[in-house]
Amino acid sequence: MTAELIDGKKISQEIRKGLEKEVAELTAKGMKPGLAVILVGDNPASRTYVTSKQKSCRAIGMESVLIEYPADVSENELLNKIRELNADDSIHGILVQLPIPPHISETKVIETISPEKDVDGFHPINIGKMMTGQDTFLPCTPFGVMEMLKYIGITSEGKHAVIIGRSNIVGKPMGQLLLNENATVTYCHSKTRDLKSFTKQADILVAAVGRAKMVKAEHIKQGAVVIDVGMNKDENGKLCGDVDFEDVKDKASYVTPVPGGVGPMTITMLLYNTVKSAQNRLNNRNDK
Ligand SMILES: Nc1nc(=O)c2c([nH]1)NC[C@@H]1CN(c3ccc(C(=O)N[C@@H](CCC(=O)O)C(=O)O)cc3)C=[N+]21
Repeated sequence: MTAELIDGKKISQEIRKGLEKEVAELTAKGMKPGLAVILVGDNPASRTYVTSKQKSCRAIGMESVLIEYPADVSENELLNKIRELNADDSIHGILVQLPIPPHISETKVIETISPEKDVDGFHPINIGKMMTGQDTFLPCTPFGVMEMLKYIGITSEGKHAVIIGRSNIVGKPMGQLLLNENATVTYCHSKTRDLKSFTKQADILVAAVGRAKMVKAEHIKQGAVVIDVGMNKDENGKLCGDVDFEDVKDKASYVTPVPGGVGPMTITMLLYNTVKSAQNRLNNRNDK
């Protein structure tokens, strides 16, 4: 069997087309969706991602503001900027590009962003809502993965989903969203013994560890759906995922490529959340 590709670019395009219409409608009602991105320091990879987020916003008619600080900006200055953006009616989404320098508390930054503008879905209030199945902003990467599964018609109910990785922004919420869709979920991580014994049981395997090409054919079950969240550099400095694509492609039923898989979906769901935030704001205004 040769696996089918899950084309994140194509799925993204379709979703973004729908969003573009919503943006036009919101703009006509005086509620043009606006995203503020804060970049601290000059990590080249972060800059690339941020530029790509801005371009994607503008391509569908949204407003996008970039706020840059040198790496030695004080925590207070950053938090005050976030408070200012919380109060700014033209801004519906606030994203502080991670990682941030170690002298600034990531927890404080995330908790200072108003939950209504937390389009990353990282605020504890929004995480709590996600856990209890309430409507909220879902973290963009796992949300994008769920949309990819939906697009190819893969249901999660009763399936065994195995996640490799337990980060707060990808692994943990990924498992929660799959659980919300009635999958049986197993989390694996760096302390897991006999990783393969778990991954081989997966109907849906999500790799989110950050180790280049670590998932091989021997890790997966015949016909598994393999989702690659990794963004690594291979030995030649080329972008590659956590999955050894060439190795698994004849054993999996579906596999996501890197690039062109989960990455573009992450940005698409960020746009989605920002549009949703502007819509929420409009609804609140009309309720008053
Ligand atoms: N507050 C915050 N929110 C984030 O969502 C966030 C963050 N911080 N920090 C960094 C990570 C990383 N991330 C990516 C998004 C899209 C691609 C993406 O579009 N990748 C392209 C390739 C890009 C390339 O060629 O380098 C692809 O997979 O096809 C990658 C990585 C969002 N992140």
